[in-house]
Amino acid sequence: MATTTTIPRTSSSLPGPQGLPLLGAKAKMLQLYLHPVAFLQQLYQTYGDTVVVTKNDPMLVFAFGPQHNFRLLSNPDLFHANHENSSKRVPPGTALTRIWFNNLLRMDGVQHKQQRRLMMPSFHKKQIVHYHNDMIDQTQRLLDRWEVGAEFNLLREMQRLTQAIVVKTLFGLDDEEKLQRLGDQMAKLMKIVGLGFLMPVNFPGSPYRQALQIAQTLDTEIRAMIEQKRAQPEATDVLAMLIQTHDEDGERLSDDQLIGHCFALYVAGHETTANALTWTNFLLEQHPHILADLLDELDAKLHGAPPTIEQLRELPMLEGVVKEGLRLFPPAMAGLRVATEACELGGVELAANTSIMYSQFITHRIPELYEEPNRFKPERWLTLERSPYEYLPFSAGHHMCIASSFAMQELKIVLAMTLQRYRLAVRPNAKLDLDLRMHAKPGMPIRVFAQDRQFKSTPVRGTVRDMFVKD
Ligand code: HEM
Repeated sequence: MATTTTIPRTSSSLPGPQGLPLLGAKAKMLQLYLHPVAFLQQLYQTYGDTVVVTKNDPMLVFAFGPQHNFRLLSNPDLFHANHENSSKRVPPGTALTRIWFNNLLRMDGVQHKQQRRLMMPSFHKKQIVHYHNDMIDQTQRLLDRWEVGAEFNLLREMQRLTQAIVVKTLFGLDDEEKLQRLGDQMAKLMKIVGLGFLMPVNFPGSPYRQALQIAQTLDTEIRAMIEQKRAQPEATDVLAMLIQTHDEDGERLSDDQLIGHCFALYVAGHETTANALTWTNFLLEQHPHILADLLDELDAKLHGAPPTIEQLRELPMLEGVVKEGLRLFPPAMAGLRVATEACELGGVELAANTSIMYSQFITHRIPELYEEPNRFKPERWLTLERSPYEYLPFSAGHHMCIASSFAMQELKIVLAMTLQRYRLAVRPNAKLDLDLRMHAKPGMPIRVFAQDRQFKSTPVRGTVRDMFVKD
């Protein structure tokens, strides 16, 4: 691992691709967008653990490795998760603003702390037991739809499933049609909102107008559900829990806050999980002996049935497979923090408002932390222990994923049920790349077989080949 010096460095000796013409920095950011893995690796290998990508207004720095992760993620007053003016471009008072900015990911400081404390009970280990049956039911529905011999994009199927799970556990809806409609509306809003914020012009057909309309519909629907749930004290879904929760002073979440949090849970909760399921299934397909061992464990314990809550704790191989999948293909490959005042990091002087990127992907492949870092070795987790700053698929510190236990439960249930019933084979010679959001590009083409244990790994092409070493 690269080392840091304790003498603050001035701009003439900054470690990074400085000295390029102005466009050079922008070109670098484009590279991050187009070839995220190669770009992060090249920065780390060339410049070490502190890399200055742009040095002027605003400064952008990449900070790699557990020491930097610790400093960035355990000092929430010095390093915020958001730029102060990130919501200023959007006109206030619309349903879109209420839905988009009322959530933990957009908050810092006292407000974040207070809201997070109110949300924590809904994701406590004791509470997520209530979501277990929903996860099983939705998975069963999906697996019943699959036909042996069919070919499809596994990423798309996993997105459908995780969307259904998150909407069902959030709102507890029995009306399947409404569940699907709500999920689709949220997905559509996600798709166009970026363009809408880029050009907030309200004319017929513009992305901004569409985003306003969808946000208004969602606002109305969720507000109506909040009213209904207030009359159902026995409900155990996430929204019902969030409505009931209050702190020691009797402070509760307002309706606007409830709506914002629901939408953020949807956004944060399904793409990440879908990517993790897609890549873990892929890694298992590429490592037949590991898949065989995992199936032995599942068969011995579950005999073809979905896992109970107790059984989920007694499947060490499944736990190792999930953790190792999240290590090699972390659904959030990098995260951002912003310095609230001038400070020093890794020997570099940072100006106030500097953006700093840390990376789960790079940390998870440091050889001093992980022997043979590019190998898929689930068994390492039988004995290996790592600190929250050395293994951080869910990030660490104040903004750490509030639903990490929920996600782990979901990943294990879906994998256990899928693998016992089906064998998934990747299309031979498929070209697989991945983007900054860790999506399999252009998708994960697979063929479904009944689980016949005829495991063999399929040759694939694309940049994914550089992501791991096969035996
Ligand atoms: C494999 C699945 C998941 C991964 C890898 C993941 C990863 C993360 C990461 C890295 C963060 C921190 C972001 C930051 O520091 O800026 C985060 C935050 C968050 N995640 Fe997850 N997540 C997953 C699943 C979920 C699910 C299923 C939900 C909800 C049902 C969820 C809800 C949230 C929320 C609300 C936050 C914001 C926490 C805060 O800012 O205090 N996540 N997640």
